[in-house]
Amino acid sequence: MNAGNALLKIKDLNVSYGEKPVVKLVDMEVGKKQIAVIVGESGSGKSTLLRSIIGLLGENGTVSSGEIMFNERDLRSLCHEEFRKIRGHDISMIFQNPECFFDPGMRAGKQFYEFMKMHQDITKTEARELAHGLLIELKFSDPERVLRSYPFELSGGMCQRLAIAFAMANRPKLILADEPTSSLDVTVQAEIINLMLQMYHQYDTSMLFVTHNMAIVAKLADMVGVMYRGRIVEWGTKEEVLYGSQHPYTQVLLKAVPKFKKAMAEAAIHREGYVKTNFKYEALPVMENSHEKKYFSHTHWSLAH
Ligand SMILES: Nc1ncnc2c1ncn2[C@@H]1O[C@H](COP(=O)(O)OP(=O)(O)OP(=O)(O)O)[C@@H](O)[C@H]1O
Repeated sequence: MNAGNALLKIKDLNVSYGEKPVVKLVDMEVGKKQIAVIVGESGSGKSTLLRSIIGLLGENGTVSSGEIMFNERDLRSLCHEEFRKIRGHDISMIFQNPECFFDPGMRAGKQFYEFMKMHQDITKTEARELAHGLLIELKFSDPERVLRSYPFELSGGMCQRLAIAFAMANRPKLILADEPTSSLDVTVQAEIINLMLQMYHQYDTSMLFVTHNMAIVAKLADMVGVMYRGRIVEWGTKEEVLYGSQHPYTQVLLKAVPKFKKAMAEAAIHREGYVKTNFKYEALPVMENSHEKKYFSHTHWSLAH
């Protein structure tokens, strides 16, 4: 990849919790208008890598060394206030459990207004109109009812769609998504992925996804990183990593995917087809096998058979 085209460029990144190193010497890039997907076993440091980018490591987490360059700015050099301005504006994050993102005691519409106020001078009416438009784009049939609701009155899938609306509201340059579908019912997962892909096409937002779901890799990824014990052991285009993998862990990973080539071919058609024909990715059957369970604690498969 042309270095000049990198939106996010991470170099020699080391992250620890207390004394325990969790992310080790990670190098990676996400280009402009690119979707990068990171896969890897549970506990390999994927979420920690995402959280270190957006400065949400928690009290005992520290970036001990390395560079995190975003739009040619070193995120490590930002003070708390500068980071607050970037978070939710230039970089948004979508979490595994959307419920955690929201204040349970505040209606969705008010939360949206409070969120927008952190980043721009906006009236309640303007925020309401913006939220309404986004919820229509995100296929809510009754946006006003959603905006009047408390988060607990919405289903998991609705909460995640609402979280996507918040994430997209400021037209961020980069979305970080930490297993955004794994807590959702399998019938809703495909819908969420489709909506994220729609947002990507509509707003040219780069995305960095963490997932256990290889169907998501097949469908979304331009670039794939395989993480193993804190290190990115393989990094390249989807085709390079999936068809020309070098690292034994990646090969084990792919052996657990007997129908991967078919899924890849279909996903390519789906991704292209989305733009041309507004193709809808159907809810697909879940396949789980013993290999997969061995290497991933909570893997879901939703491949076309
Ligand atoms: N706040 C924390 N304090 C201490 N250790 C932590 C903390 N968060 C995560 N860890 C540990 O860091 C390691 C990496 O965790 P992380 O959540 O980044 O992995 P992951 O690859 O995202 O896993 P999963 O796929 O299960 O979500 C694990 O050993 C985990 O127990």
